[in-house]
Amino acid sequence: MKGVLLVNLGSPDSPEPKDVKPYLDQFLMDKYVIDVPFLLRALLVRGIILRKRPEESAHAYKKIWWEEGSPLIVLSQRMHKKVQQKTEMPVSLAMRYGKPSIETGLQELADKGVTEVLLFPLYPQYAMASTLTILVLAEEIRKKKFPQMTFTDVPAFYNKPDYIKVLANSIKRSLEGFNYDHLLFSYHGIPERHIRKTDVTKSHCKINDTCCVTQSAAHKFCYRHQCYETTRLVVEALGLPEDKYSLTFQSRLSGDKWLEPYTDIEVNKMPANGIKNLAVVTPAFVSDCLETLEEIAMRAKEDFQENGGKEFLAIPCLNDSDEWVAVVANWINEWASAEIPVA
Ligand SMILES: C=CC1=C(C)c2cc3[nH]c(cc4nc(cc5[nH]c(cc1n2)c(C)c5CCC(=O)O)C(CCC(=O)O)=C4C)c(C)c3C=C
Ligand SMILES: [Fe+2]
Ligand SMILES: [Fe+2]
Repeated sequence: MKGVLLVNLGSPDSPEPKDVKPYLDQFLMDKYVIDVPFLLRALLVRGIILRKRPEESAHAYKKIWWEEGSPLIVLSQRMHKKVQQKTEMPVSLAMRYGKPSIETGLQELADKGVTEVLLFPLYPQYAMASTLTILVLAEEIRKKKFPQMTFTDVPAFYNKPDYIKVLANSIKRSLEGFNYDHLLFSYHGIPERHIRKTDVTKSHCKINDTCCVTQSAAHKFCYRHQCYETTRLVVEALGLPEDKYSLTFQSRLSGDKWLEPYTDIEVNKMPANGIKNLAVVTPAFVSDCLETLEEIAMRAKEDFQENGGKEFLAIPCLNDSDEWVAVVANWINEWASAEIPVA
């Protein structure tokens, strides 16, 4: 029997430092996130980052936490429930870090007799720190605990026409009645090194003005190219002029060189460059989370206004909107009936 495992990033159990610390430990000790040898990673994460960050992150989580729990988890659960209503197959929800784990999700499916699993990372753009780490961990668990199962992976959907249509429609609806000067596409950042590591050609990704817009086999796994493409396609769908939008990368951790330009730095400069009313969309996330609700809707807004900006609109993610749920359910049902991968 066929079934589906939707997988998102995950959140701590609560916004208290005692729960944020183990969550950050699991997250940052992932070799696909902080991709240095184990001893160096342990020194960096456990010796340096985890000394102060759990307190700071807990403070940020407290600002966005809902009565029902973490927004990312609650919104993923709502979306999961609606998707389940639109398909006959069992659909489970899991998180890469925290709960419910991927193992729990696979066990749920196994208990219902599922042997063919559609593994669905809930990330529009491919990155080793998001998509790949899910696929690798799921495969490890499958081999150890569920050898009878087979997996089909849902590839990054950054350019799929139905996804672009839903995203463009949702932006359009949010912008109604908002007299904006500029629309900023802010994507979660990653270290530049990750782009080079996932370059299958080992020579294409120069991280310059041309590589991501020059045809290459590298693009199947190039996060930067995929962010550019999502933006280009949405801009085309909305008919936005060149001077009305830009693309930046947010949420960097100190240390490495991360993808540029940086959201916070660009947002701070905008009011001086005549942008008084700003809308921000965050298409690397399908569910609102700490990075959209605190970093963008609170901190970026505050910084923008302190630097002379006026109106600031944080556009919600697709979350559990009916249009988005219909697209996800449709991809799942196509896979169920077609006998071929959805790629
Ligand atoms: C688009 C998907 C994501 C990628 C790629 C990604 C890379 C990445 N993230 C960190 C470090 C942190 N990210 C944190 C939160 C966070 N990250 C994503 C998504 C991607 N991360 C989401 C959806 C969230 C929000 C989770 C939530 O509970 O709402 C955090 C935790 C919060 C904090 O302390 O800031 C960290 C840390 C790295 C290092 C990285 C790539 C190398
Ligand atoms: Fe992150
Ligand atoms: Fe590239």
